[in-house]
Amino acid sequence: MAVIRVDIAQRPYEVRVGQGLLAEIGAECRGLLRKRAVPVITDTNVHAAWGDIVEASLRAHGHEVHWRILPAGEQTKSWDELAATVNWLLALEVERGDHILALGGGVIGDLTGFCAAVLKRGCKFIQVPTTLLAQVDSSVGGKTAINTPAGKNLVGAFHQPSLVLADLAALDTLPERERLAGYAEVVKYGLIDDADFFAWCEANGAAMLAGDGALREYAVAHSVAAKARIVAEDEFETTGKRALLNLGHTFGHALEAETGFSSDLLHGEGVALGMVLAARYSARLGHMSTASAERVARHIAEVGLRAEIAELGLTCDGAALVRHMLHDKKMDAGTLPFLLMQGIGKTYLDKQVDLSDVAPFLDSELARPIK
Ligand SMILES: NC(=O)c1ccc[n+]([C@@H]2O[C@H](COP(=O)([O-])OP(=O)(O)OC[C@H]3O[C@@H](n4cnc5c(N)ncnc54)[C@H](O)[C@@H]3O)[C@@H](O)[C@H]2O)c1
Ligand SMILES: O=C(O)C(=O)C[C@@H](O)[C@H](O)[C@H](O)COP(=O)(O)O
Ligand SMILES: [Zn+2]
Repeated sequence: MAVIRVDIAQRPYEVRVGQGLLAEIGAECRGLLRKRAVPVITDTNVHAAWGDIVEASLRAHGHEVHWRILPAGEQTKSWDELAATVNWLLALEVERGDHILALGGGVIGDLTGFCAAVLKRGCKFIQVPTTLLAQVDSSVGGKTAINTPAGKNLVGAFHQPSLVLADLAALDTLPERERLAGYAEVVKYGLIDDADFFAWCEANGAAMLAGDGALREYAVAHSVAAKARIVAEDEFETTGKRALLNLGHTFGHALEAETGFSSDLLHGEGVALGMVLAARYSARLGHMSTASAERVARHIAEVGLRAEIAELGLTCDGAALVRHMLHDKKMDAGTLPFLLMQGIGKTYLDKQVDLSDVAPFLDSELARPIK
């Protein structure tokens, strides 16, 4: 098992990455669960695949489980589910010192974390991520949120978990499309500041996705360590350091909004496309070579992710995508700082981007022939 510490000032915590943690969840949570009854929030798919195993382990350690099983999918990160889930937790008389378990992907983690942040002005929670995306990214760092009709993650809070338990065995039941979507956030760490890791992804990404256990553990632990380092430096995204984790997200969130947060485009798929766009836009501005930008696109495509926005079949133009971007949380006094690249592993926050130049760039990408 790999153990990575997230060294934030107030309350450092561990991310444990290993095989079989779900079957041992009762033991892994020892000392944190104060009451016999434990609220576990999950979704229908995760409950079907892992509910019995989790419940058996918690029971073996003297706990009964109160399940809240939500619909699977992005639509669950909503005001309605937030309100209903908070009311459910209140009815269970959850106290500030109690832990809620978030068993699932980023949707369950983001929603549960936000419930924990607002319940009685903050109670505790444990992230038990079951998707690749949640293991390498969303379960770590304390960003919690719901979506609103105006856009992605627009209502939320920074609220750190007490513990993260990432069971690599959970990835065995994850559909291939979801594994691929999560892989986009793995590649992101290479592109941000670790060219060697990007090269590792090129060499090993396909085998890791196909199920090689040692490669999986390396990819997850390396990604978590990268995220933990950045979060420890800039927990609340105030210095610009944490914003690096948003590489590909300004484009990606706009594409998610344009596709109605539907299953037509998963978050990770949007990030993959967004990183290709960020690379190509960096090349267009002359900050990065076209060869390097196309190296990014090639790797995204060769693992099986879409690398061309033309593949989405959108009917909108670039200006419509830019309008979504105006809701980006990085907006500052009317300007939108952009994550751009000076090369692979050299991402930086550019405050000089002229949004009126982004729309025609996107128009040309929307019209780019699909190979
Ligand atoms: N808080 C953060 O820092 C952060 C970071 C990245 C992404 N996110 C958010 O995370 C969300 C995406 O998360 P996601 O990709 O995990 O999606 P998700 O939570 O929707 O899970 C993907 C799908 O896989 C199913 N599933 C999950 N685990 C499974 C398993 N082990 N076996 C079988 N099926 C399983 C789910 O039911 C769902 O259908 C987005 O809302 C995104 O905004 C947040
Ligand atoms: O942890 C972060 O910081 C991230 O930006 C990670 C992203 O992968 C994640 O999708 C995050 O939720 C996006 O943040 P947002 O602030 O743009 O909503
Ligand atoms: Zn993301």
